[in-house]
Amino acid sequence: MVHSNPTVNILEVVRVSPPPSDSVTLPLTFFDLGWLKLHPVDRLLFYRVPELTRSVLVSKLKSSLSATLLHYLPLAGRLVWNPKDTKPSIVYSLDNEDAVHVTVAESNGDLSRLTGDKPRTATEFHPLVPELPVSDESARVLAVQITFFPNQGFSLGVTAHHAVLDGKTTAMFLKAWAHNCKNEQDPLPHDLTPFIDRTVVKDPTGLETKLLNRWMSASDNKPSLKLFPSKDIGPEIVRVTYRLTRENIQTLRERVETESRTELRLSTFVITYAYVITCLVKARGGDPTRRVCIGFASDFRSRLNPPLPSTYFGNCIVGAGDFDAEAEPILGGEEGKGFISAVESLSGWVNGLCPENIEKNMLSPFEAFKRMEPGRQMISVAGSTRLGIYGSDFGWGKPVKVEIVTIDKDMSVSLSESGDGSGGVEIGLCFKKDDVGRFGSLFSRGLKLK
Ligand SMILES: CC(C)(COP(=O)(O)OP(=O)(O)OC[C@H]1O[C@@H](n2cnc3c(N)ncnc32)[C@H](O)[C@@H]1OP(=O)(O)O)[C@@H](O)C(=O)NCCC(=O)NCCSC(=O)CC(=O)O
Repeated sequence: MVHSNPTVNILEVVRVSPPPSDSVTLPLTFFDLGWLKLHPVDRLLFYRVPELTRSVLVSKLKSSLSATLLHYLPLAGRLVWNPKDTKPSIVYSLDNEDAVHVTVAESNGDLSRLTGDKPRTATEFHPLVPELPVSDESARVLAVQITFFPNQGFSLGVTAHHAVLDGKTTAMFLKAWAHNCKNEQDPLPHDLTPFIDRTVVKDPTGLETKLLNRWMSASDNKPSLKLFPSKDIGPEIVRVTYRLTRENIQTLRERVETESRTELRLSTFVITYAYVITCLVKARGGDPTRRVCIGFASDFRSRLNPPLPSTYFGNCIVGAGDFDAEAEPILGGEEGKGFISAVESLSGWVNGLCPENIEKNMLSPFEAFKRMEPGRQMISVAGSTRLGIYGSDFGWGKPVKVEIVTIDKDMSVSLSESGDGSGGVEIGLCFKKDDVGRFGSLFSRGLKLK
């Protein structure tokens, strides 16, 4: 089935609320505040279930969502920043009729093509994810879209406010929802039950106030939840999936072990991200003295002292990397050496993650983004190689494909463990159509080097 102009028809927007429960107010922590004005993260999970009917799909997803929200009450609420309050809070209240807005839609698009790896027009994915309304004083926390593809399956679009959910919290929520949909009466397992308590996050240096001051000065000293404006995505931008198999990763790892004299952290994440960085920097080419901004988020739940529970609800991520990395060591020298250099940098950044650097890492973007020249190459990561999103089985099998739609807004790299459980990694990238070939040939050539 091929449609040249697939359409997505919105059939209804329904409000799904948890069973009646007490109100919840959760103040944001400094971990959340770091992401206050960044765009939400839009994820799409595609499922192939040709025999499924729309009514069964929608009714099962709605009832299991309601049951799951009982454990994840803040997700049914709103982020609120009253001008009289020093900081925003997440508020869920029965009186406000808070609920998750669920858009139900139908598409005549071709699920196989959308879930393929080849270049697909980035804007084709936008009608499959819902928007989150945001004003100065209030923002929705989570929105969901169920899009039915008749005789093919469905997609689940999830838009998550970044000041409320990090990758770990979103993954945990999706797996909890899937568990409730698949197993109906079974209690939620401990590892999917969120730990909702903000008192465990300590702020000995007043980082929260420092972040609030910076956000206030970015909005004329008025409290505002408005997000940074997002870039418009034109029809020339395409989305492509690349893959590294477990064997590819092992070959790359062995190459580093042979060529580098230093003890390095050669995890799947370091090898994969270093490889992608190398191909991106080489594909861009240009002046070797240029600087590149390279970043990634790290989960601090287990890095704090004492650690937070692995099920802690909210953000517990901190950015790391280098705003001013030199392109030269990656671009220059013998073929293959650029990759070794990227591994050395990344390995150092990951090994250097520690609680003492949280404040520096969270405050430095404010100054760095002011001083960087326009057009600097920016490389960052969305998702990660261990979130296990492919484990979200709602009773109709695992997703056939997962995409992070919002990588087209900031040209970040989405990473995920491969859906087939084989130990490989899926890499999502968005490019101008004309740049796909250059990146693709660097990506495949680097894997053949001896
Ligand atoms: C900083 C890191 C990326 C660095 O990754 P590394 O892989 O080097 O480090 P690591 O400690 O996770 O794992 C290193 C090695 O330890 C072992 N190891 C660690 N954890 C394991 C586990 N749970 N099960 C099995 N093995 C494990 C593995 O051998 C692994 O190598 P091997 O891998 O070879 O087996 C990571 O520590 C981290 O914080 N990941 C989470 C990042 C995150 O939450 N991102 C989402 C940001 S929010 C976002 O972007 C928005 C959104 O997603 O919604």
